[in-house]
This record gives sequence, structure tokens and C-alpha cells, in this order.
Amino acid sequence: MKEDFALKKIEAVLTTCLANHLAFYAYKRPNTQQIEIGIQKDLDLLKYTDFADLEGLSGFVMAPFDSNQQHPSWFIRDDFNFSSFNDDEIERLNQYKNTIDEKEQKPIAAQKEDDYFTQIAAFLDELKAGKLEKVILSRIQLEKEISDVKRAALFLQLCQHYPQAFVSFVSLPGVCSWMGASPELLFKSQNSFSETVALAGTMPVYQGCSLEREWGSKEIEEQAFVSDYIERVFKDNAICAYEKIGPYTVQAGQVVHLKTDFKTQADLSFKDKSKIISALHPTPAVCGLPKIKALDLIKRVETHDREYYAGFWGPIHANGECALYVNLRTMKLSKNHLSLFVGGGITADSIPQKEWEETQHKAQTLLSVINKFDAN
Ligand SMILES: C=C(O[C@H]1C=CC=C(C(=O)O)[C@@H]1O)C(=O)O
Repeated sequence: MKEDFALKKIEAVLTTCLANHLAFYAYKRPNTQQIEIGIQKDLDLLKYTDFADLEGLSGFVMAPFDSNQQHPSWFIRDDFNFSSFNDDEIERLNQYKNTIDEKEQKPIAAQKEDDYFTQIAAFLDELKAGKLEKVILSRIQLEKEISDVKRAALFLQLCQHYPQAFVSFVSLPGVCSWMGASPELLFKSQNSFSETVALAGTMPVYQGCSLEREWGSKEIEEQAFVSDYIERVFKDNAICAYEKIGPYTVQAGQVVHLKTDFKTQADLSFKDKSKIISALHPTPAVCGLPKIKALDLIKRVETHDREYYAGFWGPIHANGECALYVNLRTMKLSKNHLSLFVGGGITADSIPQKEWEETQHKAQTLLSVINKFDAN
């Protein structure tokens, strides 16, 4: 009962922010129930090029897959930082209202199935010719209508459905808005520990079926590429002492993945962390190997701009702590619309039909909640 009351308040705060065009972030970390909200009073949003420049700041970052003029990296201040609210605070929020140019944001079109198969064929040509080891192909699953007023409630539903995910909702009025439930940590630094994970390889979860699976060689190899890459980044950054746990099977909504955890107590300055983050991103879980060749192939073959899909987002603190997650199982919210972005790792052994189905399973993370929500 008390919990319902708190959720209603969170919904009221987010709905007020949306109505007043306030820039905000809301998130729930994996394995917690606590929802954090940060609100910036004005629309003077900070673009950054180097993560190291954010040293000493508290707020939230949202970085694109591949930084460009149209899609820069953003930092959102937390002028109001709410983890519990009272009615006065909601009242106080109403003092701040931004006006924005309400030009209709065109929703991004969903991709045709035929286009996906043409694109995967182009990837397979290069992979089979030995030019690359792995590359991630993504697509846009659907465009769907959703009323702006339902967004806060949808975010809360995602928080409830995915306790193990990093569930996040960001709105930058006049710029963009994204919501997702990510299973993948990019980089976390808390107390004296820094962590990252290698997450890749996917199988669907069927009801009544054990989570422990026999993984195929394609999945084992694609996840090992990510692990090896992380170990190279650690080595390049003089991190020799670290704990490596895995690979083991984890569930993420309607799919399971292979995961390896990497934890270190290395003494890292904010600059060191920043160097590691930019070396990790984009990992071979969302881009490919070798990185530059994969990025180039993605840009040549994919017909959409990934924008903030496969970028990263999360809170940072003035004391240098941060918790950044890869923006996966995610959707872009435009006026009365949402567009889901999904992808998967392609290697020379990939079977196109299986890869297509894998993206459909991944899309269920959000779709299963959206559809239930729509029905009510
Ligand atoms: C690129 C995505 O997932 C990545 C993370 C886990 C497993 C993946 C895979 O099996 O292909 C992907 O590398 C996505 O969800 O859009």
C-alpha cells in the first residue's frame, strides 16, 4: 500500500516534468527497487566530448553509439534530486516550465524484414572473407503509437518487470527521449571497486525450461571476443590484478546470455576511468571486431542512425563514482510514438533466420510490457 503511494508520487513527478518540458532522468539500478530521479531546471543542456571533463559533477550522462553533430553526448544536471518526495516538492516543480518548439518529431520507420536479410548477407560476405571476426547488425522493430501521458506509467511497469535490469527513462525536451531496460553494464566504479562485464550470446527462454543451457560454439565464440577485448583494454590501461568470474548463464527478460564479470580494486583516477570507458565503448557486444572495421561496415550497411541505441547512460557522482550501462533493449520516444531498436552479434557461422528470430526475442523485453500495458 505504502509502495503504491510512492509509485503514484513518482508517476506524478515524471508526468509534471513531461508536461512542463523539464529535462530529467529517472533510473533504477539492477537488484534494487529504489528509483532515482534528477531534474534540470533549465534547458541549458551540457554537451561533452571528453568524459574526463565531467570530473567533479553529479548528474547523468547519455552518450550515443557513435558521437556526431546530430547526436552528441549529454550531461544532465540534477538541480532537483528526488529519491523520495513530498507534495510540496511536486508543487515546487510547477514553478519551472520550459517552452519548446513543439515541431512534430517524425518517428523513425521500422525496418522491412527483406532489408534485414539483405544487410546480414552483406555482413556475412565480409565475415566469411575473413575481413572481420564479428559485427553487430541492428534494426528498428516497430513504430507504435503511445500517448505521451502514459510514459511515466510505462517506465514504472518496466521497473517492476525487470528487477535485474538497469531501467532508465530520459527526456531532453526538444532533443530526444529514450526508455529501456538494459542487461549490460559498461563500467561501474563504486567504493574502491571498478567493474565491467562481457555479455553476449543469446537464447530464448521457454516456459518451464531450465536456464542452464548447452551453448553452441557460435555463442561461446562471440562472447569470448568480448571477454578478450576487455582483458586487452585492462592490459592497455595497466590493470593487471582483476577478478574474472564466468562465463555463466544469466536471464534478461525473455532471453538468456553468457556473461563474464571483471572486477578490479586498481586505484583509478577519474582520468583513468574516462580512458577505460572510451576504450571499452562501443564493446564488441554492440559494435564488433576489429572495432574500426566493424564501425565502418555498420555505417555502410545499416540504413538507420543508431542514435543513442548501443550508446551508454547512467549516473555519475562528484566523488568520481559512476554506473554506466549499455543502452540496449531500448526505445526512442517521439511525439505519441515509440521505436524499438534491437540487434545481435553476427559471425561467419551465423544463420540469418536464427539471427532474425533472436532480434524478435530481444524485442519482447519491451514489447511484452508495452502490449500488456496497452491492453489495460
Ligand atoms: C545488441 C544487443 O545485444 C547484445 C548484448 C547481448 C547479447 C548480444 C547477442 O547475443 O548478440 C548482443 O551482443 C541488443 O540487445 O540489441
